[in-house]
Amino acid sequence: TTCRGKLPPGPARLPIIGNLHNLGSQPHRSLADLAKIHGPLMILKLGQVTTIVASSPAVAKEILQKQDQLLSDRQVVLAVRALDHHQFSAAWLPVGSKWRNLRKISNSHLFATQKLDSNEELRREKVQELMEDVRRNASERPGEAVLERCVEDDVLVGPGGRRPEGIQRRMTIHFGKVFDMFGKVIDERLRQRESEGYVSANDMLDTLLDIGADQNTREETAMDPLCINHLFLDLFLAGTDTTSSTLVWAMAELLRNPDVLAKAKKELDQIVGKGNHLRESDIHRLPYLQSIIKETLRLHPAVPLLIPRKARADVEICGFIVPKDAQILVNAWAIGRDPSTWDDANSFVPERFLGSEVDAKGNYFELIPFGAGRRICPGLPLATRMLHMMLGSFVHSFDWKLGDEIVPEMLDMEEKFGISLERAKPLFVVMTPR
Ligand code: HEM
Repeated sequence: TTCRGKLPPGPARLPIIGNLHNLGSQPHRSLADLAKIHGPLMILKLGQVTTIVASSPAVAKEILQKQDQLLSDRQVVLAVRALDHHQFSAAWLPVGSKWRNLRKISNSHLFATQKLDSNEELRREKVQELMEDVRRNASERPGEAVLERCVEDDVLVGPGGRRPEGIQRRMTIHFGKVFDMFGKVIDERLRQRESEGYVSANDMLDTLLDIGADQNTREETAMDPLCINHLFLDLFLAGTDTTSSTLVWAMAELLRNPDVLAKAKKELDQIVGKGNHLRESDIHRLPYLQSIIKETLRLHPAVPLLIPRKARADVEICGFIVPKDAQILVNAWAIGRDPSTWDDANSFVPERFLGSEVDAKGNYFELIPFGAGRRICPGLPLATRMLHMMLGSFVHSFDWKLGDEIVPEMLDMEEKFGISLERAKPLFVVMTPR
């Protein structure tokens, strides 16, 4: 073609800062807008860093699958380098033996189906503890947040500032600080060990073994302590905010779409049964709950631009050259909202996934919240189980009500771009045991 050998198109640049001024506080949105003008493969200069941005399923597939041999290293940002993280971390190491070893441990010892099945009970216990906590709080300790709010806006406060009847039995959870299950399990285990002295790298590996691996792992992997330390940190960092912010987005969407919430509740009543606890083995019989999680990941991918990659050499993509050492961003957020792929792209419609074969596991490039290819999120199997269990259990165990924004249509859905894509405003939910 005529464009063979050319660099991709992109917006005009300013001296020194290049296109940094184009990004703003919501880079995933700004880049999606730029892609509407310049196309699904564009080039920018972010300060000194040549950056390629992919914004369509076809281009994402080229980068993450077809040409992944040369495009799977990471662009190491300065903050990571300063912490020496790039030498040890599964997320920042280039593709090579160290990285491969860490991935092998994750895939075969921590997140393999059989391993996850074998410690399902541990997670179920944790989810039940969480439900019990909320239930107990609902009856013993009135939610402080809801009371504060009530006093503030004077809606639910009776004459003389007295609390109206019934408020005692409700509980508000400040989901901005949501208790993420994975984090909670690790935290608890480590605290037990800490009380016995200090936490060593081997303690950390033991902790990982407790939650996901079997006893042979240490011998089989023969990891050095520094590596173990980093793997642990990596998983903790990568797994907590992402999972909890996804859960919060799912809850916000259900509160905004009461019909969807009602349908999910009905499905759980039919399949799991009132009064029974949800189990991971139930998930495959809950297609509507699954669709809700997919729809949440489509509209609110926790890592909207994936983790930046770096070109090992010049690579031709769709007739353009991606130059060696360029940073590569894949805009999973833009891809999830692209109207040429999705009908009514900005609406939360889980029904679109019923009877569809599309999953979020890196097989369908129109839905890649976990990335795809060799650097796909290794925590995907754990994250999916936890999301279904937590969301499903909350729906099954409680009736929900918005704590402050009274009408669902008024619920603020503004995003805050950061380590993970979070809600800008915390979500306040009033939970009443069913
Ligand atoms: C909803 C939850 C989660 C989302 C949306 C998510 C998303 C992602 C994404 C987009 C990437 C980059 C993939 C790429 O470059 O193609 C990634 C990498 C990674 N994730 Fe997750 N993640 C989640 C949960 C977890 C959990 C629970 C863990 C571990 C317990 C985890 C561990 C990691 C690690 C270690 C990497 C780096 C992999 C590598 O570079 O080889 N993530 N994740």
